[in-house]
Amino acid sequence: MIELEGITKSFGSLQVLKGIDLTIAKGEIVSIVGPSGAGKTTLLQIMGTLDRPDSGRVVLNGTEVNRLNEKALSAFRNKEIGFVFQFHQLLPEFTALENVAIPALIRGESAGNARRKAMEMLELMGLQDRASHKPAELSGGEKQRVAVARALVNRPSAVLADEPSGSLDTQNKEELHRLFFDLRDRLGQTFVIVTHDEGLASKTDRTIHIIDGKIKKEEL
Ligand SMILES: Nc1ncnc2c1ncn2[C@@H]1O[C@H](COP(=O)(O)OP(=O)(O)OP(=O)(O)O)[C@@H](O)[C@H]1O
Repeated sequence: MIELEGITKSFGSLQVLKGIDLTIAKGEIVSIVGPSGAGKTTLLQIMGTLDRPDSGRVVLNGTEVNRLNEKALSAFRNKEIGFVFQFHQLLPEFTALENVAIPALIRGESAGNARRKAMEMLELMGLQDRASHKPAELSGGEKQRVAVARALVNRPSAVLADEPSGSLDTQNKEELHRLFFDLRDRLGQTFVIVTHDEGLASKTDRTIHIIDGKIKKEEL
């Protein structure tokens, strides 16, 4: 599903990633942890094709992404990868339903189909009653669940989440974490989650520790 081979990345003279090899299977929930500045976000952005490595290979769902040109890459990204960020990044002037429908519209779905799929996703999140609300009229937890619905609307191969519960209180945080596992059980959805939350990391199938630009080897 996700294969990274020999990924390196520097910003100026700072080498952030020093050779990352990682394979993630379909339906796996993997957490990425490590100290601040370790390169977790950089790794997630490279995995999600938002940034390019200096060297190494990224293969997503059988496609070697380095080979795609910019146009093909953005279509590929819109279809194959869903993103959830710490701050929901919903568009304030659009309703919850419209926000969720946007990736489907970008993909070329008709307006009717995009709305229908968006509504299905909102129902899956238990948010059907909030479909016509704008982000300012939603609670923090609801906004983050709308962001998850938006990430899922094109049924991507993987959802990549960067500190998804970092701005939520304990109750909303736990609800969001439960939702990830529920979506994996119901849809077979793959998740890669960068987190500082030890509770979440301990529940995931696998925890990847990034230390000094490399994956820390698990003690046997
Ligand atoms: N676009 C950029 N230009 C220059 N330096 C960058 C850039 N992006 C990240 N960095 C640097 O690379 C290092 C790794 O950043 P990254 O955001 O990947 O860390 P992180 O492990 O996600 O940290 P945190 O837990 O604090 O979010 C940091 O030292 C950061 O300042």
